[in-house]
Amino acid sequence: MHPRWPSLPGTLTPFLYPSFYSNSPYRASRIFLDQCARRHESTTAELIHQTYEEGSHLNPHPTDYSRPVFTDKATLKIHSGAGGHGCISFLREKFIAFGPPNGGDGGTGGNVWIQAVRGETSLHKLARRTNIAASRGKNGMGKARGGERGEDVVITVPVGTVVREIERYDPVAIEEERARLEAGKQDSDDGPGSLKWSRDKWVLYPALTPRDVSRTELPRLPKPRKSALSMSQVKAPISLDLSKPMERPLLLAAGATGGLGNPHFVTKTVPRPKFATKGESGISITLELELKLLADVGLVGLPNAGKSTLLRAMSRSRARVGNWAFTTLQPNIGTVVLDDHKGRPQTMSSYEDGEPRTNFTIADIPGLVKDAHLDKGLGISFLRHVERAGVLAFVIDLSAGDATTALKALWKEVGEYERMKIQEEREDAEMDVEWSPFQSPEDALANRQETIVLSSGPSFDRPYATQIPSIAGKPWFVVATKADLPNTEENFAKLKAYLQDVNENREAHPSGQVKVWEKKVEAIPVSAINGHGVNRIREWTVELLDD
Ligand SMILES: Nc1nc2c(ncn2[C@@H]2O[C@H](COP(=O)(O)OP(=O)(O)OP(=O)(O)O)[C@@H](O)[C@H]2O)c(=O)[nH]1
Ligand SMILES: [Mg+2]
Repeated sequence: MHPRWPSLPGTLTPFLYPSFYSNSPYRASRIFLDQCARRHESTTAELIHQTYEEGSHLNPHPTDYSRPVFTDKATLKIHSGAGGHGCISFLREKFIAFGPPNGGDGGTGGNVWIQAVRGETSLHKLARRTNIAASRGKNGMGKARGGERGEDVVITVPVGTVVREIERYDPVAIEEERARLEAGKQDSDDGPGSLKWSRDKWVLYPALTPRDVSRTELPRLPKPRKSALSMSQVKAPISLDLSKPMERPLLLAAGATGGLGNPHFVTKTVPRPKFATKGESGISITLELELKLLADVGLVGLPNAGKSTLLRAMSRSRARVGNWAFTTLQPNIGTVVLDDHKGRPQTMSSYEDGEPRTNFTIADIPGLVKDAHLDKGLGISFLRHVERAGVLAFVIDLSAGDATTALKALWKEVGEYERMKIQEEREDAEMDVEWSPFQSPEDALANRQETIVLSSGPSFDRPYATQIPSIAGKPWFVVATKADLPNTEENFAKLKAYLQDVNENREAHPSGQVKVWEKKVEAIPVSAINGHGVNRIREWTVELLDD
């Protein structure tokens, strides 16, 4: 196996263009790497133009890759468990030949829950399953023993999954609706007992003869019941945006209640009822899951810029690398491990909730082409992934023309996409409209605009509603790759100068937007194919993620 960071001497050093190297603007979080870097500094100058090994982990043959298992969409049908049937049974003891009824109630069916967890990175496991069903409650038994509850199912999804409901079949809700309508028609021919003949809802005593069956007077069917848990079910239609890891799962479909045992139907005239009710049927919901947040870092770049090679250099990924555009057609996710695989951290880092970060993920996505926001190339499907990555790394090939122009072109596509997306979401989402009319005639005369504030997104009622993301507000930096190639230094110098201007507000932000991330933007020169400079990306990313 190839080492994660190839052990060429000097690989841990900032060496490519040492004069451009600047120190971190934030706190210094590196411990171990810096020391190594210093140790190797003296040997670096000669190693700048290291030739790379053919067929190595970083310069593989195009046929040497693993097929990505990543899936970002899945359609699922979930079924909550049906209730168990009620039991028909009678007490029988010595000297009590015809005892009172003692059939137990049926058990409640299993529930279906959903939980977003850290550690999952793809929906591929769910995409293989079309149906997910919780188990049925057990039937009630004699001696007044209730049936056992059905087993629950928890669907675990990666953080960043969006869940939408497509279709729902809820028999109890349909039954309730029907009962409500029938109650309206008071003078109907059937009278109040109309429901009593729905024989399929009853369990009859097995020893009854067909004659007995036809003679049995069934009482009015009890009202359909919902399990107590159904109160905490997510409101229909389901629309969730699970953008944070959840401590507890969320209830999607509560199990149906069990049937009633025969003691429930004892009356003066029928002291020994030979019938019980069946359990309710469970709910079936068809859901569409879509994973938007792929990774902590999204690699944004033109085709053939060297994104997949960079991913290979930073993780153990085996993404396909080839010297042509659109080598990558599906996203690849790589995990960058931040400890030495023995639990000892190499870089101190933690999530917002204080939990130590042991790794972060990078998404290598297909190359971006002009007019991608109009769905050209792999267009929208690509941009959807950019939308939610925590940090954006713009990968720019220093050997392919002016780096500043390439950076601006990338930002333009991303910015256009965002504008389009916000427009669409505005139209779709349920809006809260806040309108403040003119306060005084002077206001009206001065023709000051009346303010209308539109907001969608999470509210108290819908805490998991979709949020409108802002791409320009994300932390970003530039990875200037292929720095090992000759005559790239000048290109890098120009890029660096441009970013300096952006940092000092002499140039507009390349996205063309106003509300942008305002911290210092760094350009990091790397030679991914040699593994040079990639540690710097790692440190920089961790700082941005922690910030
Ligand atoms: N000299 C040099 N070549 C590189 C470097 N990084 C990548 N390459 C080469 O550039 C070519 C494209 O690399 P990929 O990693 O496949 O590029 P990509 O951005 O993933 O391309 P698409 O998936 O097609 O968008 C390959 O032939 C790599 O060997 C580098 O740092 N230096
Ligand atoms: Mg690629």
